[in-house]
Amino acid sequence: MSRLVVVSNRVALPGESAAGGLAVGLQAALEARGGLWFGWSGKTVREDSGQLHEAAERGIRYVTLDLSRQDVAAYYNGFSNRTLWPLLHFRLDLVDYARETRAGYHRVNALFADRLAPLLRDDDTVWIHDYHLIPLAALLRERGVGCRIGFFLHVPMPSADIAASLPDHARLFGALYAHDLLGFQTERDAERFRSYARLFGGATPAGDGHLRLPDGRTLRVAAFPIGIDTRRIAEHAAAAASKPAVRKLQASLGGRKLAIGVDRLDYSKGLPERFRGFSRYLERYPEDRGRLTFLQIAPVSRGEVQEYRLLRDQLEGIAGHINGLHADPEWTPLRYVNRNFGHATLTGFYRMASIGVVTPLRDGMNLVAKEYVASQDPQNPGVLILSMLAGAAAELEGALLVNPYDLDGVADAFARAAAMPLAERRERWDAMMRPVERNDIHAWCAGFLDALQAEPPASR
Ligand SMILES: O=P(O)(O)OC[C@H]1O[C@H](O[C@H]2O[C@H](CO)[C@@H](O)[C@H](O)[C@H]2O)[C@H](O)[C@@H](O)[C@@H]1O
Ligand SMILES: O=c1ccn([C@@H]2O[C@H](COP(=O)(O)OP(=O)(O)O)[C@@H](O)[C@H]2O)c(=O)[nH]1
Repeated sequence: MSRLVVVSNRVALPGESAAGGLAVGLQAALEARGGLWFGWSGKTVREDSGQLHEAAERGIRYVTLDLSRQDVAAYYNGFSNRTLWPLLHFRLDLVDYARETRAGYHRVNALFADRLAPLLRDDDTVWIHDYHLIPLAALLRERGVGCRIGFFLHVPMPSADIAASLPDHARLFGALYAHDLLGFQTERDAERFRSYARLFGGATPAGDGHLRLPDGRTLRVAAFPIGIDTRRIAEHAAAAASKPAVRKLQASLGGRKLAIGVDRLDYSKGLPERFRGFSRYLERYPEDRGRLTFLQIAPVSRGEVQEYRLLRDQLEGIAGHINGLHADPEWTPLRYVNRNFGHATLTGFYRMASIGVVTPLRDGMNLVAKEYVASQDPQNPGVLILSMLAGAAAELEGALLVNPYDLDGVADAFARAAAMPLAERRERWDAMMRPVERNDIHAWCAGFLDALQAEPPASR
């Protein structure tokens, strides 16, 4: 078996908690198979970028590189999170078109290529992840790297016209052609890429999801929906009831039902709309008032980016307003917490919650939805309210699917979930748990890597 080399911006280093689905997923995948994980150290240094660090644990060798303040500003906070992130989440209104950050993004990708190329062997399998590193494979090829390279996009692929609104889009997305396999979260994302490549990238369909590229090569484009470590999450959840944080939360509810949301504090997650949908539920179903507490966990994310800071201010205002409007002296309807929790605790919270609320405006997959399902007590499962605009909706048909912009629809879903009889809850949960068990993180990893191995190596 060839050595696996995973490359991603975010690396879950030993001893650090891995918030964010990419790091959570890759950690589980690499723990099972072993290999090299290469990426940003997460450190911002004063001097030049590029200093490498090494660590090893449980069969994983970690090689990470530091980035200078200027490079982090341009590559991560700038082009990745103020240009590509909104573009890929269908938010043209938030896209920053600054040229300087684009140059920084290409500079850092070239640095990744310079540092990674000497570590690679001819028979390695390289798997590059996400929008931070779109040009990397092409830069590795320029440096003589000939081994198989696959790419997986964790976020949505927008429609062709949205993608084409980015200046220099053909250079950026055309760089993806340097891979041997392109993976997306859902078939709809994969199809939107094929459509972009046909309309703007000089490619033609070559059957069975393949594209014929302008240079005559064929490239497979396919969906590989990411999963979770289902067994481990279910075990954590079953054992979590005795954890002090879980016991304290249970005691604090005073016999009321719990609804839970867990999201990075990100505008793609639809938190203002969710809070307003909850408020609409309390207005339209006054008989439910005082019977349910909604806990929203939202650790601060990308706090140096202006749009994220504004969102934080906005949410504090909305949360205060909702509680001011609906709270009683002995009941606070909305608890809003900016702390990060480990999975050992989080799974206990999920299991205690009668309702899981996952209503992003757009999401590549959303692992929280799958973790909520895997954490339930099979004898008495909760109900998942899920946005039809999350990648997870393609698999979790047993959820109450909602349009996250439709506040009345979200309000109705809260009411329906709170009143749902046990038989229907079990039926819906069974239908969701089957794909969550079948398409777990190990199946995702094996599925992508087998498909990459099956592609004939590109003749270069
Ligand atoms: O690394 P950060 O900037 O702190 O952000 C965390 C991660 O957010 C995004 O996660 C995506 O990947 C998940 C797993 O496939 C998926 O379920 C979710 O829908 C996506 O939003 C981002 O794509 C990652 O690169 C970040 O590490
Ligand atoms: O306090 C928290 C909040 C989130 N997460 C984890 O972060 C990941 C979020 O992944 P998801 O795919 O839902 O969204 P992303 O943040 O990657 O966009 C999930 O595994 C969560 O359990 C966590 O460990 N602690």
